[in-house]
Amino acid sequence: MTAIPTLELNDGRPIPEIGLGTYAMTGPEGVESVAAGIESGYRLLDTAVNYENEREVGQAIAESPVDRADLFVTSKIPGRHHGFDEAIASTEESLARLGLDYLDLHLIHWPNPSVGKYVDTWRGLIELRDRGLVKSIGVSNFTAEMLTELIEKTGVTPAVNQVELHPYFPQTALVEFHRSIGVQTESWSPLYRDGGLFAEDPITEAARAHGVEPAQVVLRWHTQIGSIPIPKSANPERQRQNADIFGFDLTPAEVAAISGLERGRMKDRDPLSHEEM
Ligand SMILES: NC(=O)C1=CN([C@@H]2O[C@H](COP(=O)(O)OP(=O)(O)OC[C@H]3O[C@@H](n4cnc5c(N)ncnc54)[C@H](OP(=O)(O)O)[C@@H]3O)[C@@H](O)[C@H]2O)C=CC1
Ligand SMILES: O=C(O)C(=O)[C@@H](O)[C@H](O)C(=O)CO
Repeated sequence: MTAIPTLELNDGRPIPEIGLGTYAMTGPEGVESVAAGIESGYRLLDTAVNYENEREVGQAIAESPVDRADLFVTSKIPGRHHGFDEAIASTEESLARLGLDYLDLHLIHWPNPSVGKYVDTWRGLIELRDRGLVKSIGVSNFTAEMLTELIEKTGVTPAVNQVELHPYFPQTALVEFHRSIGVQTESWSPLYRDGGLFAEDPITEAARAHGVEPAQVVLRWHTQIGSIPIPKSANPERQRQNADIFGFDLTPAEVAAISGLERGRMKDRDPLSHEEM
């Protein structure tokens, strides 16, 4: 397998170009799946308070032969912890569950605009970065307008915006906006949760042309459009396959054909109306 390269965030820190999603990896099997992911070469691990698996992720890290300093651990502040003080308390609790003294990246999980506290929460993240408890700070499910508001009100640009992104919902305008202001895009549900994407012609044709699996084509597409995918797999063989995407390049025509599959979100999770606590 080719090693996973890194990109540079707007705060100068490196971030791996692909990470391991951990949604639904819980219990002893969850620990095993995360451990297998680290063994397969993943260094970026994506968890969240709401996945209820920060302890499992922390246990896999503690038992891993890989140095903590070589890992890139992301977690997320849930909606019920929005607010300046609440964000700080939430992060201290995440660190305790993970058994870590810092997070590499911490995100506001959903903006929950009707609550009206994402700017205060962002100020909490800035404070956490100043205190060294979080190295890089970012957001998830934010619109261009919400990003602009954070920057105008605090002067601090998020390092990352993690959003729903896959060939059915390529978010071309948002990715371009991120690029123009120095925000790194991350793709959640990058494989559309194995919901039929792998049988699409532009994907099967590119897989045949490059001698790789459809999932590898999809993940390489993410990196070539400038986004970091965080595929979830609990299966060691698929974990290895998903990370092994840097030994081939899609042609510009293949990238365009895959982006042409656009049809919309997986479910109705428009962050202007969908809120999670
Ligand atoms: N910020 C946010 O609001 C959100 C963040 N996320 C993050 O993004 C991560 C990834 O998204 P997720 O929703 O889990 O969905 P993904 O698009 O990563 O798909 C995961 C599904 O695809 C299957 N799969 C993985 N690899 C392959 C493969 N090579 N071939 C066939 N099937 C495969 C997995 O099964 P198996 O495990 O059996 O391999 C699983 O069923 C999450 O785990 C979470 O960390 C997700 C949703 C929202
Ligand atoms: O996985 C995440 O990070 C989420 O935010 C999920 O709750 C996601 O929105 C979902 O799967 C809801 O059904």
